[in-house]
Amino acid sequence: MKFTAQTTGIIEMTVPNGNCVQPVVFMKVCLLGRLSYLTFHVVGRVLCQLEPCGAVEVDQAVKAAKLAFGYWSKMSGMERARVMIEAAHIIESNREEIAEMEVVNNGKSITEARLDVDSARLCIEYYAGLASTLAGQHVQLPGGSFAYTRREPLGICVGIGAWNYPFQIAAWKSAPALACGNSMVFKPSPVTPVTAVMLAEIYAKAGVPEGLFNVVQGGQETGSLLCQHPDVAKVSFTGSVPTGQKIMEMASKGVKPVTLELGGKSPLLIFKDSDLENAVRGALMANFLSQGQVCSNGTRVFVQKDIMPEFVKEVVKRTQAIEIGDPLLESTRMGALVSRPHLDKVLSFVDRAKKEGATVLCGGEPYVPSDPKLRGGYYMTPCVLGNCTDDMICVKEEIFGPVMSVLPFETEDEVLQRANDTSLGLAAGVFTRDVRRAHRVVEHLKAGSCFINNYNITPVEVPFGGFKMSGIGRENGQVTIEFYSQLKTVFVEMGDVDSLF
Ligand SMILES: NC(=O)c1ccc[n+]([C@@H]2O[C@H](COP(=O)([O-])OP(=O)(O)OC[C@H]3O[C@@H](n4cnc5c(N)ncnc54)[C@H](O)[C@@H]3O)[C@@H](O)[C@H]2O)c1
Ligand SMILES: C[N+](C)(C)CCCC=O
Repeated sequence: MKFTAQTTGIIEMTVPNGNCVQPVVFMKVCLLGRLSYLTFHVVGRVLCQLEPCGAVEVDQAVKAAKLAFGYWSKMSGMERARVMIEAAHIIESNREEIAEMEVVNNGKSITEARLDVDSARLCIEYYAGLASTLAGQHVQLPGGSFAYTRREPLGICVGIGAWNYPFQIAAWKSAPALACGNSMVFKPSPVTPVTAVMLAEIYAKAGVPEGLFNVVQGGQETGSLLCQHPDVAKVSFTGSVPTGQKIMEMASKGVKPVTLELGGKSPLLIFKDSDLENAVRGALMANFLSQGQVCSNGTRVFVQKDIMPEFVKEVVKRTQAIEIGDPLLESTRMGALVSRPHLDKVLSFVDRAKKEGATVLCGGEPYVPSDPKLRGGYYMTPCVLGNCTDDMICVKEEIFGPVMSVLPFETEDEVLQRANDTSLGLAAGVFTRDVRRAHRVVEHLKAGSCFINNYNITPVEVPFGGFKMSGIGRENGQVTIEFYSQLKTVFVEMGDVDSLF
């Protein structure tokens, strides 16, 4: 199977055999299949049709992962690290090809897709570095007896991904899982099925045992089959809150641990003493990456009243200057949204905001690029909404599109109370020059990932994840090792058994 992205934006896909099932990658590609899954967001055309994996394929993938786990879990951390580093090298040398395919897969700009590929590579490198450091503890007990702990893998882990960062999510889940000695069956979103398969091919080429990282294609039925499979030890999920709740429920039947990376409606607090230039840049980073389809986006931008006019003027000017269009072009900063229904949903949020009294300061319209080949794509102009109040739908619900709501505030106490008034708690940000205020505010913000004087940066060395309904567990950082391994305690008696009987 070969996908070719051409710079013209036209995609040619060749599948040598109509229905190709590879031994490691359980990806069924059928040009005349039952489900139309893969759409080229840039031009709005269906690229190919994929058949979802059913119980048979899911079972095949789990069996392959079980076999591979037998080999992989017995290798030393150093040996696993060597293979993972090789995978990272392969990603590095194929950066452009993977990034171009991510553009086709998702619709985001090539500039951002490259950064996603880098983040995936760095994550694999980081966990390769940690693989050889996994160790237990030795505890001295009375009479020369002792105990030790072993950090062991969980077994077969399932990864289920969302469509906004397809390659990066597959790497963020598989890297810590593999470093700890687990195997993984990964299901990408049916909307963006391609680049997880590339990652599987890269791991295979790097030398992981056959079946260590498998990709199964499909939607919620395939996902449910994975979560309910008795041989699966853990589920790591990225996606919406309602699906996360279902996954937790399914996993609870087998008392399986879950990692849940869910949605957000994050606040960004801009105080009057901020460096305005940086605050404006931060607000754009908090809202318009990946066409606004980012879980951690700071979509509720609270601005201290005194600086509201200048902030709004500058933010609108910069938003209007964002270049929209062919995401394969170097100059493009905003590509296409992921699907027609999603674009319609985002636009309907803007309509409802207008009806509720918000003012559209810019954008919020469908965008038709001048290039005729892009006319069917799912583009819109990035939007800034003014005159917003906390009770509006656009301020309360996750829009998952390029729509920023700007809200005025007066005092620190007031804005903290309003910022925390949500059932979600993925991220939050504060812009101020007052270092004491910055740390005081962050201490009170109820969110898992907080930013001071920046927004939406996620170095792989630091944990990422949510408070409240935004999730459970963390991705990235050292702590994630704990979410992909378990401790075994071994007691060693050096004397006689002191029996009570
Ligand atoms: N916190 C994070 O790190 C993070 C990152 C990216 C996206 N997200 C969130 O993801 C959402 C957008 O992504 P989406 O639309 O793909 O989410 P979604 O919940 O619709 O789907 C996510 C994945 O779950 C699968 N799925 C759906 N129903 C399932 C079921 N019953 N059992 C098992 N699997 C099932 C889907 O096929 C897909 O692979 C947003 O809410 C966004 O905030 C969170
Ligand atoms: C790398 N970003 C932009 C912070 C995205 C993290 C994943 C959430 O959607």
